[in-house]
Order: sequence, then C-alpha cells, then structure tokens
Amino acid sequence: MGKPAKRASVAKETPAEATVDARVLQRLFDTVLSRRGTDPSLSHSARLMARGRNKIAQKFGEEAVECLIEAVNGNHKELIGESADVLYHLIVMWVDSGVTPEEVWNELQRREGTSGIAEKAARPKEKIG
Ligand SMILES: N=c1c2ncn([C@@H]3O[C@H](COP(=O)(O)OP(=O)(O)OP(=O)(O)O)[C@@H](O)[C@H]3O)c2ncn1[C@@H]1O[C@H](COP(=O)(O)O)[C@@H](O)[C@H]1O
Repeated sequence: MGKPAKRASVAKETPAEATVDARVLQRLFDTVLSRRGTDPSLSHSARLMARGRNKIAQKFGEEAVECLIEAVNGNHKELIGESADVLYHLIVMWVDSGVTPEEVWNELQRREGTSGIAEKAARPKEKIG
C-alpha cells in the first residue's frame, strides 16, 4: 500500500458494541455499502467504486501481491497490515459486484468438514483426447 495519509477524510466509526472478532468484516461491509454513490472526495471506497470494476480488481490484485510478498519474506507485522488491505479491497469488490458476506459465509459453511484432498479426488475426471 502506497500512501496511507490519504485516508483521513471521514470520521472513524466506532460502534459501542464493536468487538474484535470476525464481525468486524460485517461492519466493514456495511460501511463500504453505505459509501456507494457518495461523494468520492470524502470516501476512499466511494472513489474506488466510482473508478469502476476494473480499477477495483486491479487494486485488489496489487494488494494481494503485496500480501504474498510479505508472507514469502516472513514479515509477520507487515503481513497483518497487507492482509487487512486485501480484505478491505475484497469487500469493496463484493459491494461493487453485489455479493453479500452471507453468500460467502454460506459457501464456506457448505465446505466445512470436506477435506480439500477428498473434494479434488471426487471431481469428474477430465477427458483427454
Ligand atoms: N480498511 C480500509 C482501508 N484499507 C486501505 N484503505 C485505503 O486504500 C488506499 C490505498 O492506497 P493506494 O495509494 O494504494 O490506492 P489509491 O489511492 O487508489 O491510489 P492509485 O492506485 O490510484 O495510485 C489508501 O487510501 C488507504 O487508506 C482503506 N480505506 C478504508 N478502509 C475502511 O473503510 C472504511 C470507509 O472508508 P472511506 O470509504 O474512506 O470512508 C474506513 O472506515 C475503514 O474502516
């Protein structure tokens, strides 16, 4: 991520019931959703969405690459920061594409308990020739 100073334009939302667990993702989704169509000079999310899906996808890709670089280099603290960037940009992509967190949670839940090895082995074999 290049310029964190850009992010000061909107007051921080700190709901009284805020908890430090995965529910932060739902709150972030709700915030980004509320920014859709608002003034791009006041919200980074609004600005990104106004620039279109290709730009959103590009930013997500950049953040994902930065994230994997920190992982490969074994930089624990930096990996946390880049992971947060990836999740934020993924959520902007969900909002822009009309995907809801529930849909993704449902898909994760559907996969729960199925080993990736077993799932891959059960896939129909590709026909050769
Ligand atoms: N989690 C984030 C978050 N993570 C990263 N960023 C911003 O993402 C931007 C990434 O900077 P870059 O220079 O890489 O991207 P860019 O400005 O698009 O630059 P270019 O690619 O155009 O050069 C920075 O401005 C970061 O501050 C975020 N901006 C917002 N949020 C969350 O989203 C909420 C709503 O933010 P606003 O939409 O700005 O109100 C905030 O309260 C936060 O919770």
